[in-house]
Amino acid sequence: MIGTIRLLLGKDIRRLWPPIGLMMLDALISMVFYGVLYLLILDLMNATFSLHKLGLYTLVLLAAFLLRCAATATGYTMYHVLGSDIIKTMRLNLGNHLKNLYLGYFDKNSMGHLLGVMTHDVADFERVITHYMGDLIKAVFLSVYLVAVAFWIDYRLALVQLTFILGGLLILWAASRVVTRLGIRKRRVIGQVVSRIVEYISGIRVFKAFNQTGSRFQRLEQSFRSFKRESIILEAGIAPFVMVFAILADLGFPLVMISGAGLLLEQTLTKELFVIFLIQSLALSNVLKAFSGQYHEFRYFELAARRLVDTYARPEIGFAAEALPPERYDIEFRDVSFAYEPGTPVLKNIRFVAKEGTTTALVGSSGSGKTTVTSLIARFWDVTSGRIFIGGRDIRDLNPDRLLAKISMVFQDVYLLNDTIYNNIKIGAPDAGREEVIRAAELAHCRQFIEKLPGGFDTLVGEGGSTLSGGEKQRLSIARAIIKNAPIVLLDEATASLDADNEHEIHRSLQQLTTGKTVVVIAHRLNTIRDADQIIVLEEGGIAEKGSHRELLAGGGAYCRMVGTLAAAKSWKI
Ligand SMILES: Nc1ncnc2c1ncn2[C@@H]1O[C@H](COP(=O)(O)OP(=O)(O)OP(=O)(O)O)[C@@H](O)[C@H]1O
Repeated sequence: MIGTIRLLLGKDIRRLWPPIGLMMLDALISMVFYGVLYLLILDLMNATFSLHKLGLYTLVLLAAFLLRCAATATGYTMYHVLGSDIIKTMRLNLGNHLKNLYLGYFDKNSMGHLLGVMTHDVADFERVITHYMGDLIKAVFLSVYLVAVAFWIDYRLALVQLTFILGGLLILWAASRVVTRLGIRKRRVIGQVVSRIVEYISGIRVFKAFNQTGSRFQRLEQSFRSFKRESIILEAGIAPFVMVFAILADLGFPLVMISGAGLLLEQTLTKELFVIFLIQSLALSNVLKAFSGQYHEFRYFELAARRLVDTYARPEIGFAAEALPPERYDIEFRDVSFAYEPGTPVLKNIRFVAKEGTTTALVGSSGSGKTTVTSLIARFWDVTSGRIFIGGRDIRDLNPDRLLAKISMVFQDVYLLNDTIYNNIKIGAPDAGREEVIRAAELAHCRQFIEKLPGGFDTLVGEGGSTLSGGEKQRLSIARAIIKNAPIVLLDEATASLDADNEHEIHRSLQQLTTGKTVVVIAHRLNTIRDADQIIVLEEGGIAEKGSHRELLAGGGAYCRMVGTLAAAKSWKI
């Protein structure tokens, strides 16, 4: 466990030592009470108790009390403050780590799993680190100390006590195995519940459209029921162990009493040592009982820590040796092949150059690999073989953050934050001022519709932009890209049928975005394709044809047929 914590918190864990030291001091001072009790009993047994001693013991207890107050207050406060700070750093590191992972991690893990790690696991880990870890260390420290004292008093009674403690540890070990087994099941169900809630809420439109809200809700309800069942099973599974442990802790005292009485009768133990042992045994049983009450707080800890370690173990997008940032922004694919899953190639030997400041249109049937080409440029994934260069530098040598700073992306699925329009545009350039945001909105032809909204630029757009039309969202995402002003633009043209006005507005916004940039566009509109400097026709992951509109038309191949189909569709639309 310590190893896992060290792995997750790194050197930060050292910051916790001073408050832990204070908590141990508090634990040691708490033993003064038992010391005074021992002296008092001895005095009573030997008839040496006096008012003077009463005053002395009271003073000692008072001093111990004040010291404990100081140690506890300082230790706990420091511990919680530092613990929260360390966990905050861990959360930021985790967020940073997730940001640097390949997209495959997010594809392979359900929303429920990802949210579970980011919320439940971090919270479980945090609760133990900031609240219970100190108490656990204190309990272990006191137990070791008291057992050492026991051996110092009488090894025979100490061995009896040790047998009990080992029995208790065995029970905790068995409990932790049960908790891990049942906890994995419960975590899986929590992941399912979260996934189904997300599915239900984000798909509510589709479910309503297909009159499926009832059956979908049943799916959700069923996962709630499984969650309840697994919670009960887990609690019921752990309760007997905790109870037996608490009973064992309680039984320690009478057993030591009986064994000690035997030794007393045999006259191999003095009555003073017998008394001191009884007091030590009482103290130990109190420490163990206090810990058993908190044990259930550790039930998910190991599981949570394991999943966090597993998340940290996922490889980040690396870069061999940071090369100088490119000075040019042409893009070259040199014999690039790529597979999402080993053995299923999606791109095969792709070779093209997109010259700086020109537009390259990617066309091809659905599933031919167009989106994959743009994802590889942004390094959402790494090539399986071959190389991609930007300005002559292999993108795997560039720091991924710096690479992304040079790329603006406009996707079909626009995601807007549940924030103001202003902040949604500013995300493209966090340092931009209000004037720049307004200017970007103007260039993206969205100022007019924004100013008609009740709060203008300060209007909240709702999660995912739910309060805006498809065309408005598109234009906002273009404004975002314009303000970023990156030299490379990756664009996925909207396929959803936009009305003529919207299409015209978006087209004009895109012109503002793309002028003078190296543009790779997944093109669907005939105008965009025709105006491109270079057209790449993809077929089943390979390049079928490459050239300008004129050249490809003259070739009379796949492109020529595709243009014919597009033109026919357009005439139908008109
Ligand atoms: N994350 C992924 N994991 C596994 N396979 C994927 C993933 N993304 C895409 N694919 C597969 O890769 C192939 C190419 O997909 P891609 O999205 O690049 O095609 P596309 O030409 O952009 O299609 P469309 O025009 O329909 O968007 C498809 O067979 C697709 O199923």
